[in-house]
Amino acid sequence: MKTKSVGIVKPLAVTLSEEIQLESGKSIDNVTIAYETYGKLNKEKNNAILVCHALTGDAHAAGWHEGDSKPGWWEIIIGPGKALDSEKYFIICSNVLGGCKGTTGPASINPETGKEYGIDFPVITLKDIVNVEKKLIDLLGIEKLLAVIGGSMGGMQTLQWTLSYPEMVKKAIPIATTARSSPQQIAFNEVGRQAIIKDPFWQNGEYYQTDKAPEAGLAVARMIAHITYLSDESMYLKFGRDLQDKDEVTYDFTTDFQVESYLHHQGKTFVKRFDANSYLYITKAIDLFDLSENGSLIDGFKPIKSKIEYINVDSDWLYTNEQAEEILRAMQANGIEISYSEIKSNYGHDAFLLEGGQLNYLISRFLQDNIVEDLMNTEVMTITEDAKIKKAAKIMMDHYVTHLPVVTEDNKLIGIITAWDLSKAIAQGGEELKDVMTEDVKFCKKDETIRTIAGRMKDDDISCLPVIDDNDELIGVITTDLISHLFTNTV
Ligand SMILES: CC(=O)SCCNC(=O)CCNC(=O)[C@H](O)C(C)(C)COP(=O)(O)OP(=O)(O)OC[C@H]1O[C@@H](n2cnc3c(N)ncnc32)[C@H](O)[C@@H]1OP(=O)(O)O
Ligand SMILES: N[C@@H](CCO)C(=O)O
Repeated sequence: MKTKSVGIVKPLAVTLSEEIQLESGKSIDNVTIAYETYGKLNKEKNNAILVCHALTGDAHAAGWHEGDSKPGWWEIIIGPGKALDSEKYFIICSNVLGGCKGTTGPASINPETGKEYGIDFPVITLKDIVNVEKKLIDLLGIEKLLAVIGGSMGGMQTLQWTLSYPEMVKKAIPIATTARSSPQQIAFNEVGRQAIIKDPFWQNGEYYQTDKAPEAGLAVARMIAHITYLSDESMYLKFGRDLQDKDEVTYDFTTDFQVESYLHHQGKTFVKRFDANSYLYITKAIDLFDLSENGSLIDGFKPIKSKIEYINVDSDWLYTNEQAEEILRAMQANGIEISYSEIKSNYGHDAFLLEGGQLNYLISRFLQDNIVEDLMNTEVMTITEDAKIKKAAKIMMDHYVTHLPVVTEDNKLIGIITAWDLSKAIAQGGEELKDVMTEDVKFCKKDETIRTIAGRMKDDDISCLPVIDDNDELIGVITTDLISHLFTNTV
């Protein structure tokens, strides 16, 4: 299928009528949320996907604003025919609390003073950011999100969603992220903050009414951060040790190397689009991010109910493979259904903004991954263990089934009988069902993915799995026939 863009999109905004209570104990009133949506919310309201942006992103994730020269920041995966297919899903992206792209932040007017908040803006956390996003989702009339997805700080919000609102998130896709900021990550952010704070134009955050802003400090903050978003290899490939606009070094402090010029460019363009105070607040929120419970991620992850596709980038040295593995282990220890994929890229951390092919493949595979409940047959013929083999054979013939789950009077699964068991029994002259039924019956749960159970069925060489609920009661069956229909219908 040819992929397209969502086209021209309109920025939207809503102002909350209620005060937001923050993790710090403070509160904030009159919060405006800037957001965009792509696609349509369906009648059942079960196709909504929330996209969470990274540190310096915004609500404009896809499509074009009138007069734009560049599309939204995740155009590579959002749009008709892409992983976040706007013809199937209703996609929402909002600017974070504390941001500077339409949602209330330090540059907004403090209703109490009539002046910009500056550093009177309260310190916020990722939990606060997610609570504000939840208000938007409520206002849109959505009770359950099909998925939450995001890279970097967007991945932190994604993980926070699965903990703050476990019942509301069916699937979660955290990418190139962490469950708690490491000392090294905090250290890089602190260098950036100090560059801003030490800029004489910062003036304790009160620069909005002056004609100067701490641009030099913010540019240095971006330069140091940007280094962490790339890999050493990508820097070699982009610049090597090539000189910028000169044939030989000049033994002074003008720009010698291309990489220096590139970083200056990144710093210079960044200050045109970002507010220094927002940078302080959002990096602080990232530093405070820690989903562990008394240091244990296993304890911290206990409330999670979502299915997770965790995507890591092999060359990301900011959010490392070790952190990803720690998350994976802690989720597995909690029995959370998690699949783990690694993007192969030399881009480094920012690969989550660039590797369209791999992202589209991994995300669409996960979103389309049906669960047993989507496919199982709930009108199941069953038999009790005191029945005779003849009765089982008659049920199988009349209803064209080859497997009969054996249940107790109160519908608890205790075995299974197959057409093969019956032929054996008849050949051996047996009459009692309990003599031939399989008691060590394999089963599955309704929220397991088809991918997982198909693997188990192949390994165990079985073609029918009874589906049971948490009380061991039979609620359906899933068969290889039903699964193969899935593939013939989607190809
Ligand atoms: C996540 C979100 O939510 S949105 C926020 C994400 N967006 C950003 O972070 C924007 C800034 N970041 C970037 O540009 C990131 O590197 C990416 C990942 C988005 C883009 O990566 P790439 O496509 O590989 O671009 P690259 O890093 O090579 O930068 C290209 C820019 O550097 C400039 N450049 C390249 N070499 C040099 C040089 N020697 N001297 C000066 N400038 C240079 C290019 O002219 C280009 O400028 P432009 O962006 O103003 O057009
Ligand atoms: N380059 C992205 C990723 C940061 O993690 C940004 O600036 O938001």
